[in-house]
Amino acid sequence: MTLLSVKNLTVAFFGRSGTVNAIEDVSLELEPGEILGMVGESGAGKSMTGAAIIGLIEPPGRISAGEIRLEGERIDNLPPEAIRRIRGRRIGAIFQDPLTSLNPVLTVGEQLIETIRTHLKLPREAARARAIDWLRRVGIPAPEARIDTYPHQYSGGMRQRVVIALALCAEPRLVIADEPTTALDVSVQAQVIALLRQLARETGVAVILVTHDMGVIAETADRVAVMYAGRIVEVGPVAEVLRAPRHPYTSGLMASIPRIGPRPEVLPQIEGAMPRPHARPPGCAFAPRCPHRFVPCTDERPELTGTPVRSVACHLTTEVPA
Ligand SMILES: Nc1ncnc2c1ncn2[C@@H]1O[C@H](COP(=O)(O)OP(=O)(O)OP(=O)(O)O)[C@@H](O)[C@H]1O
Repeated sequence: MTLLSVKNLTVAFFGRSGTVNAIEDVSLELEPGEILGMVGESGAGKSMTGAAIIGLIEPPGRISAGEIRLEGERIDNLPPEAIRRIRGRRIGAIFQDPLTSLNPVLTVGEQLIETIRTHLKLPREAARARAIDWLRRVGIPAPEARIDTYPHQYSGGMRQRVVIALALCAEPRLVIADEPTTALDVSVQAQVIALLRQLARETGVAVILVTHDMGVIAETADRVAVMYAGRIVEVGPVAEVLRAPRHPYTSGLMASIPRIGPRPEVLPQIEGAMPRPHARPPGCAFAPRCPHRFVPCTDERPELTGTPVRSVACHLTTEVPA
């Protein structure tokens, strides 16, 4: 069974100066154990999509259209208590800054043990043994001793490993990892990403990996969803999208990945800027920046067409330019 199904999801913010849609008409599917990368520039709607799935949209924002199903069950319209139970137990979260996920006044062990006991109903001793085991799995040295220390006694990279243990210890089916390595030193980023990928494979958890770094997606994800101005513009298996991107925005993103070569390259840039939510044009939001735009692009919004595995929202793929 499809693990996660998001259909036509719109998140709106209601303000004094009107309503803006942070994300619009977002649809995606995720199979058990799959790693889906979500990429796009700042403000594209990646975090908002993740937050909606995990039930973290708060007023003045709300889900104004669409639905989210986890293992077939609707989770977008549940009461707060029910969504809190799902969070942690069935969907884990890893955010950019480990300090927002960890409580500074509790030891790492207390936090892991509490999560394990709450969600898996294990007695204290068994929960402690499991917590030590998780610290070992995420690469914390001497976990029997470190379990009784506080988050501030860990380095940034080690703290993010603890956050990964915390997200996985209740054995969720899905983890939302939102820029999990952005706050870390470059030297430890690759290690933390490699750990996440390894644990995802070992535990069979599915992951939505939100990042603006196409290089991280290329190394980690099975499929990639490219977002632009609140919408998904292309979805596909990573190797395929890297080799043959079909949306001109994706092509621009791919061209911006630095490559290791004998000579430093000048990175091709996509000219212009992504429109703000209140200033999106009526047709394709990428049209003003698109080198290939033709007649329908400025007035008609292209629909995402294809299959849940491979699809694209671009008139070029459905109509031949005159
Ligand atoms: N409280 C809010 N009120 C109104 N609009 C908001 C609010 N929070 C976010 N938005 C809008 O929602 C859109 C999506 O933001 P989101 O944070 O999901 O983007 P992102 O792709 O994750 O970017 P980043 O990489 O910078 O985190 C943005 O256009 C942003 O301006």
